[in-house]
Amino acid sequence: MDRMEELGFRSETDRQIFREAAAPVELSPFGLHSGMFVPTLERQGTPEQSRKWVPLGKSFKMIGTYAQTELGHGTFIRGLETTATFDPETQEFILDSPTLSSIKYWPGNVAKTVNHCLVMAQLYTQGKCHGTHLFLVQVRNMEDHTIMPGLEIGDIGPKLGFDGVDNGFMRFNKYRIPRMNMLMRYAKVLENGDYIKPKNAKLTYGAMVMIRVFIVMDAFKTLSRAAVIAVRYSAVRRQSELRPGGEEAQVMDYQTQQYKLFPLLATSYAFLLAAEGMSQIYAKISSDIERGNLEDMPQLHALACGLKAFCTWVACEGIEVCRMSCGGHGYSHASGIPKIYANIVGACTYEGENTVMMLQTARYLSKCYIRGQRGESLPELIQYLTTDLNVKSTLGEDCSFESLVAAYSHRAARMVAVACKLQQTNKKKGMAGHDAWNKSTVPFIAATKAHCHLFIVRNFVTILSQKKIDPATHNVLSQLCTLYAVYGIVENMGEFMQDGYFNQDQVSILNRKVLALLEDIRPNAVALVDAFDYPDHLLQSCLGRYDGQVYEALYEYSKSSPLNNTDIHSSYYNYIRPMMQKRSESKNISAKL
Ligand SMILES: CCCCCCCCCC/C=C\C/C=C/C(=O)SCCNC(=O)CCNC(=O)[C@H](O)C(C)(C)COP(=O)(O)OP(=O)(O)OC[C@H]1O[C@@H](n2cnc3c(N)ncnc32)[C@H](O)[C@@H]1OP(=O)(O)O
Ligand SMILES: Cc1cc2nc3c(=O)[nH]c(=O)nc-3n(C[C@H](O)[C@H](O)[C@H](O)COP(=O)(O)OP(=O)(O)OC[C@H]3O[C@@H](n4cnc5c(N)ncnc54)[C@H](O)[C@@H]3O)c2cc1C
Repeated sequence: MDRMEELGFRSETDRQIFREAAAPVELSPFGLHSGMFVPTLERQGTPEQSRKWVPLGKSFKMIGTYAQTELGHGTFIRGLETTATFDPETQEFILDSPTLSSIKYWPGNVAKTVNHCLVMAQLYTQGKCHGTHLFLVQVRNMEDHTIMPGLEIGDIGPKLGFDGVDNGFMRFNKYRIPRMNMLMRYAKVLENGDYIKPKNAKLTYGAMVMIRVFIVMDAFKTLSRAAVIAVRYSAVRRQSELRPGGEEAQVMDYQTQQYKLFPLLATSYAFLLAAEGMSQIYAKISSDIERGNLEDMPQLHALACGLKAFCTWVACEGIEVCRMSCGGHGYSHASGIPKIYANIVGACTYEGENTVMMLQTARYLSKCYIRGQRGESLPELIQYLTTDLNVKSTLGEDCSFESLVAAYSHRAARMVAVACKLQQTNKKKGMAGHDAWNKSTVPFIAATKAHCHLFIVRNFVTILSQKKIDPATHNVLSQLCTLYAVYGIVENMGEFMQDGYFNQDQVSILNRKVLALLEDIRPNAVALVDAFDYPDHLLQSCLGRYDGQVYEALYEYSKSSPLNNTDIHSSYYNYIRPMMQKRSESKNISAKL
């Protein structure tokens, strides 16, 4: 903290980048404190509550996390069972875990690190339930860090990754907190127990929207780091003869290796720009919301859900491709890639399980489609839904940005229409609304992925057409943008061709273009990963070192393995030697027989 003050880091983004650089391999045990707990106090507390608690949080006098998920519920927030019952006699809320399934389970850093939590609980006052609300709860003694009486707290045990985060469980037994510990910016409970409801019940969910926006940037960071490691290693690694009798080739010169890695390099750039675009949209709409203008809240929620799900799914798949493209050494922790994967793959689940998040976006698209069919105006990002689906592609050899964006718009508009028509057909067959929805959710997921893909392609093209970039850089970035878009079409050709949007010649053009772009990008591939400027300390990779001294680094890494601390391991004396002695004795016995 003091070091960040000395360095003058004021913005939370800069502080987060510094924290990651300081602790690159394991996630910080304070990530949730800084990324979720403090910002939620700022955004969901009254001005008085913020003035009181935010300085304590920012100075780490109070260390907190966000405790919402329970053993029995994570996705379905309205189904959470923890209760907060107002007691007007004592002006307190009584927090309780009434059932086994109501035990808070998963909250990060709750096991051993934090002394406070923001707890999501069902609010009861005057005998009535008003739904889930957030409460600031002290969970450990500020003097000796012991667990407060009335609480049971512990660690949930080993996980796939996230080893730097002590995810825990927490059980309340009639635990009392002051009335003023309910975050009351939007909803209130008065001294007499009267409940003042918020303008929109989902304002309480604002912290999740904010983190989903951050996670889009995390998807970029993790995929780009894996791409840096894999591309640099592919430049160093020589294997097999490309030309019979010639020297062993750089594996980066195999077309298959380029087809694995260069689209992921292009995706990394696309996701960086998408994360920046998403952050700008979030900043604008969240400030409108804080001023009481909730008009664009559904659009923000839908975009944040969709991009969080789309980008984490693609990033995790891409990181695995990067790992496998490094052969055996990719499977070693020496590569740094397994840790990258293990720490980000949870993002497909936390802050909203990806399928559920995609369905939130799908629900929004379904409503917009109906509005579009009625001729109502639509937000700019959704206006493509009224695209004339009878139009065919004008794509030519140049694969222009305009023709590519038109293709993605057509694909998304067509797929949303297909899903919506299935939903409407289900209703006409007499299905209840929720069944008609559920029986069309598979095509809605596909349509929503197409919607997110369009956002990312269009955003990339827009930035290249608007930003002043020197010609040489613009040329290389245009190659990456074209590769990202053309590769996405080639890999999903069925969705683009289903209604004959492309003709056979155009399909051939696209298949030729994606291979030609690999050759165009090959000379700049290493420079394009170096441009991310990740220091070796951050990558923690023997394969992705800037100096390319891979084998020296692997040898040193291996020698440092703890198993090498002794020549003969104790397992020889405890198990191997007794087993061998027993075998030889039994052999002597059989020989005598
Ligand atoms: C620079 C600093 C960087 C710091 C980075 C730090 C990063 C730290 C790393 C984080 C790592 C781990 C932390 C993890 C934390 C967690 O996981 S916290 C728990 C997260 N849990 C969830 O996300 C639960 C997901 N479930 C939900 O969001 C909702 O329950 C769901 C939306 C799925 C459904 O809710 P329902 O109440 O059933 O709502 P529904 O009927 O579907 O919709 C009703 C209506 O409400 C609208 N809606 C729903 N949610 C929101 C929202 N958040 N905002 C706005 N509107 C919302 C929905 O669209 C519907 O609207 P409609 O008009 O009726 O269609
Ligand atoms: C690494 C990690 C860190 C976490 N940190 C925190 C934390 O700090 N604080 C916190 O409160 N929580 C935390 N969580 C919990 C996390 O928020 C939940 O796990 C997440 O919200 C998913 O909810 P769930 O576990 O109930 O999954 P479920 O919703 O039970 O998912 C199971 C399956 O059901 C499907 N499903 C569920 N609902 C629907 C639906 N309506 N339609 C279609 N399919 C559906 C899902 O798609 C999924 O395939 C963390 C989780 C992880 C993995």
